[in-house]
Amino acid sequence: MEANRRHALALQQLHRHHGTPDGSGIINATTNVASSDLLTPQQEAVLRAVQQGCSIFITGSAGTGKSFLLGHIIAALRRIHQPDAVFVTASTGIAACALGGQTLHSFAGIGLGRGDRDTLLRRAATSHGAAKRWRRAAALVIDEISMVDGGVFDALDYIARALRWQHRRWGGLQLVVSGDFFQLPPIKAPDPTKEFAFEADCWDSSFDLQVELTHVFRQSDSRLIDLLQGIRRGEPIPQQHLLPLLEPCSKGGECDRDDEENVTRLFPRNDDVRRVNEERLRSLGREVITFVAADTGSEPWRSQLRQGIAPEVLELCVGARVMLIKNTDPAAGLVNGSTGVVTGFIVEEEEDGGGGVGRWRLLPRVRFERGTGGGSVEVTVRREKWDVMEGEKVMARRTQVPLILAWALSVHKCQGMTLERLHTDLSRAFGCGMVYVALSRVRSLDGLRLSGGGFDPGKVKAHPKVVQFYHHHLASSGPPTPLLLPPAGTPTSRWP
Ligand SMILES: Nc1ncnc2c1ncn2[C@@H]1O[C@H](COP(=O)(O)OP(=O)(O)OP(=O)(O)O)[C@@H](O)[C@H]1O
Repeated sequence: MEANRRHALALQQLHRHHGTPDGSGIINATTNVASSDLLTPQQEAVLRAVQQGCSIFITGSAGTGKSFLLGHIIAALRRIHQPDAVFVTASTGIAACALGGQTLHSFAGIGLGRGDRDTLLRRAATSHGAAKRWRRAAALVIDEISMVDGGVFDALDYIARALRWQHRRWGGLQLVVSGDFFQLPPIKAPDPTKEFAFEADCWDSSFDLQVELTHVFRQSDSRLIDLLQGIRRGEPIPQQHLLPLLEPCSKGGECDRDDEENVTRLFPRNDDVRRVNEERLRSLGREVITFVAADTGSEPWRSQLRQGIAPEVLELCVGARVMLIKNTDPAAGLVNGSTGVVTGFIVEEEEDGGGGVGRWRLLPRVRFERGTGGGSVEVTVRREKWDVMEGEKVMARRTQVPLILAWALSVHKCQGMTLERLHTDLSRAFGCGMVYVALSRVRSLDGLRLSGGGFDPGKVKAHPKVVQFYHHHLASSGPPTPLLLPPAGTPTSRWP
């Protein structure tokens, strides 16, 4: 009851701030819109708010349809603004790919996002494409916000104001941000007081409304949903609840080869990901072609190249499952995170960059599945460059074929995915949110296989600041019914 009352109050608040398109002054959460009748009333209300120009933060546990709703929101934003003024981004390449967008860092032109806000502003301002994007943008969508730290979030607001010559929040951009802070945190936040985006100085003022979606779509078994909710909040789980559910997933012999072929392997640590991918490559029994990165520059910058995503040595063969690690052709849907299979190799003369005769190189042909729109496309994957910059100067550069093997993935790469079948070993899980992200990918326990000793409740962790953040917003009692939350900075007395 309490939650429903707050929902109604929040909708009234929304109406007071933004009016309604038909002038009736009524925003009805249950109104049906022909183009979006698959949405729940709560998702529908959020879409309406966006259509009215609100900047919104959408949160909710894994599988509550945040990305699904973003798909509807993006379509709506493209009808409201010029389609090329709506920029769709996510903190990871795979999540960006699923939405047909690009990574937030590549949109913003901030490289790896290291440095203070003026350094990042200079980087964005001197990257011709980025400055143009910032000025052209009318709306910016950011998915998987949990992996963006507060320092970067503040810097982006600063860059938006500076490059768009407008002092208003985000330089007047309409902002739609989505994510669940109980999922993976940023990899390394330089400022411990701004570990999470919600700790950014500009967080409260960035949104008209913050919304929590509460209906879980990905799973239908209520016992599994309850278990995942407990794991999400890092609560101790009684063994009598856990064992009957997860024990069957840990049993059973090795899957046969045909079965394994179609199951994504997930690991917390990259060395396990590498080991499994190498084993799978060798098991194909085909000739392996090695691509060695060409690195230039001096230390200490050169060693930073090794921390980047592009591998120093890339081994491929026909049949290898691969993932693209650069936006090579966004218009054709070939973006960071696209997955495919190597179909062959061709010899091609590569330009030397100065108009002269280049070298002959062997390059892979890959058939990529297309995330949006379906179908597949076969292309030659040419070498790309990764730079370590100091200001505007390139200090070191790696040139490599922009692919990695993708039979096994890290938990970090899979955030945002829905997987029908998953084989994971969480014995080496670390940090907050990792067990939750891995387990919440599957639709049902039938699709889950746990190896490495089964499930260890000791690995379940939620960050106290995140618990606090959600507690602050959901402080009042009452069941988790559909709820629209007021802006974080709104005095609680206005939201009884
Ligand atoms: N209104 C809806 N009707 C039917 N299915 C829905 C609806 N909303 C979401 N779904 C489905 O639920 C599943 C999970 O949705 P989605 O991936 O958008 O969740 P999410 O909240 O983004 O999850 P995560 O936090 O793990 O990224 C998807 O298969 C999606 O198609």
